[in-house]
Amino acid sequence: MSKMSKKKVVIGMSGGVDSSVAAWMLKEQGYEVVGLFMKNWEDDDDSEYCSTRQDWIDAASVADVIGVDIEAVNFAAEYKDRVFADFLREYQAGRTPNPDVLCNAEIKFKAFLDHAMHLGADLIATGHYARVRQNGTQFELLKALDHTKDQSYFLHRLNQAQLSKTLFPLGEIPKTEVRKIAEKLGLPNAAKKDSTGICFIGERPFREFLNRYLSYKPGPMKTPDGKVVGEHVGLSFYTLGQRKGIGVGGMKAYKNEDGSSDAWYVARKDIANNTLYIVQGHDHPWLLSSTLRADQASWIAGTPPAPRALSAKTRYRQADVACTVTPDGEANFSLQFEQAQWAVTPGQSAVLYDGDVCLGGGIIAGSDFSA
Ligand SMILES: Nc1ncnc2c1ncn2[C@@H]1O[C@H](COP(=O)(O)OP(=O)(O)OP(=O)(O)O)[C@@H](O)[C@H]1O
Repeated sequence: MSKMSKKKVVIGMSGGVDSSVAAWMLKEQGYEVVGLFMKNWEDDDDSEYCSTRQDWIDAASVADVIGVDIEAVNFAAEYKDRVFADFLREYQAGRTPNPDVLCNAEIKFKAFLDHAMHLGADLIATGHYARVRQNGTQFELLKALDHTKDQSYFLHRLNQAQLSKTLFPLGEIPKTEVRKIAEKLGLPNAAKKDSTGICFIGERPFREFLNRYLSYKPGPMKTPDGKVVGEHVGLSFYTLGQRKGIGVGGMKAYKNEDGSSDAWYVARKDIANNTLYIVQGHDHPWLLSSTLRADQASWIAGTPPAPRALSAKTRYRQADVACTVTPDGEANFSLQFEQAQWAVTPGQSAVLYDGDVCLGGGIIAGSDFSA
């Protein structure tokens, strides 16, 4: 690329290894690179759990080492309005949302994209593991080549306008290689741990955090035969498939022949009757669904796929499973699985794939037990 035609890319630099190496790669490829660090959460009295300050220091020192400009921007108000408010509404309604999905659609690829365009960017970039491919006039979202790190699940709500402006420099290289590059370059964060979990919760105790924001109403905890076996503290505080923290430790459990007993799992929330159902045994039929319904669908191509055999993930870090999709208008669809799926959880995303191509997805509204 000649100096005259250098394209300007604004890359989200989080202070983590991935976006640091991605920024370096773009510079190597001849782009004019500017880093942008976002602050999406105002520190509260729990600053012990908040790594924002350190992350900014890391991002700024990496920018210095690789020789790119960096600036910071505060999207805490946008995050609270567009992501956190929805997160609380979903929990209050008894579902288990995935705020990282909404954060991508509303903050990283909307507020951030708008801001980058104001800075004169031609393109934006992040350190996500995914790929964008142009196919005629269409932009496709593909899984990363390193399937073990693929993050397309979280990016499935991106649209054509967003994808047409986006670069994912790490889409074709394995994570192990990214760490090696960081070490070779002597980046100050080369050994930094990967971030885990929901960004604004970080390492803090989850139930305590939710407690501050949600009203909750205790109610009965029952087994499928309708027997009351305890009391739950509020439906919002449980998720389907949850095993720990149900509080039935002392309860008489059905014993196996060898005297052992199977663990208890949260299997169903009856919102109307404020009742939590728990079952014994990982493979209890109440934990298995052969169909699901999803709403708030978002399609990468802009329109729903024709009814057909595809594959899907109903949670991140799950192998793709064979299914048939049946769209119902633009915003709803149902999936029929070839094999029943475990703990299909309302609020999580159901994301559809045709091989490596991510077609989009929706929010799981409900599922049907296989038995
Ligand atoms: N605070 C932030 N400021 C700017 N960009 C961010 C920020 N947080 C995340 N991003 C961008 O979103 C990408 C994916 O975020 P995620 O939280 O999944 O990071 P990650 O896989 O741990 O990557 P990294 O090692 O870069 O933190 C990052 O690589 C980065 O480009």
